[in-house]
Amino acid sequence: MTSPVITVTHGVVGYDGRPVLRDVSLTVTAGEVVAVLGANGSGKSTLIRAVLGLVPLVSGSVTLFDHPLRRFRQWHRIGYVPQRLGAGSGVPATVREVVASGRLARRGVLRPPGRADRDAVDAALASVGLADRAGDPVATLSGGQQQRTLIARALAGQPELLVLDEPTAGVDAASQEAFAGALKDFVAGGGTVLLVAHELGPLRPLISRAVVVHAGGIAHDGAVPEPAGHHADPDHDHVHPHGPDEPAGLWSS
Ligand SMILES: Nc1ncnc2c1ncn2[C@@H]1O[C@H](COP(=O)(O)OP(=O)(O)OP(=O)(O)O)[C@@H](O)[C@H]1O
Repeated sequence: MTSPVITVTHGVVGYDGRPVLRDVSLTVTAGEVVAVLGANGSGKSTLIRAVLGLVPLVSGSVTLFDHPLRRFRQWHRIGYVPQRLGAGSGVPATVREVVASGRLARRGVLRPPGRADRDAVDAALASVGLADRAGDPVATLSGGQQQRTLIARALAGQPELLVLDEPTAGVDAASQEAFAGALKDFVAGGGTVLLVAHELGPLRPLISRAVVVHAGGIAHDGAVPEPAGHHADPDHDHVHPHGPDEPAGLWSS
């Protein structure tokens, strides 16, 4: 279980000529569950977007499953849940339809869904605890349930790597627990996870490594830091209240 899934080597990433990540190197190997932590605006989302080729590197390199990013074509091996999509709000799709769209990269748009597609969608819905809501319009679900729908959509593609940007931010406790259960199953099946999180909550026991982004680099790469101060409060509901000037400790967010 040591094959590299993600390798970032001396990555430099910025927007409009302003560097956000100045020199980042990171390796994620098969079976790891790596949490990316750091203050607001430190560049956590930028890091995972660069890993997926959604923002270009100014310099340095990224490889995915041992392929240089620019030559990587096996996107069905990766499931991505971006930050706060507001899944389906205003879209009259059902939960099942949104989750089924996660199969498209695997089956192609032109081939009708088959048994394997339906089974994968059913399994993904069950794993996030939404089987009973499959026929409901996503717009009628709570924010946490909509987030779970997006996670099920990523799982339905049966990826080897899941990349998640703040999957539990502002999500109700039941949805957090459901998500932790789904992630546990995914990891037990050999999956690899890279996720951005402010609060690990019920995910904490699943995290094998924490990477803290600070001042354009990686300030810590290793054990999950202990939550500090009010972050240790299990009821602490963190939805980005801090300004960018707050001093960054290992767990500041
Ligand atoms: N598309 C963009 N264009 C220009 N600047 C951007 C863009 N996306 C992010 N930034 C800036 O880059 C910096 C890092 O943003 P990023 O979203 O990666 O941080 P983050 O650590 O994920 O923050 P948060 O915890 O608030 O989600 C911030 O200063 C942000 O304003």
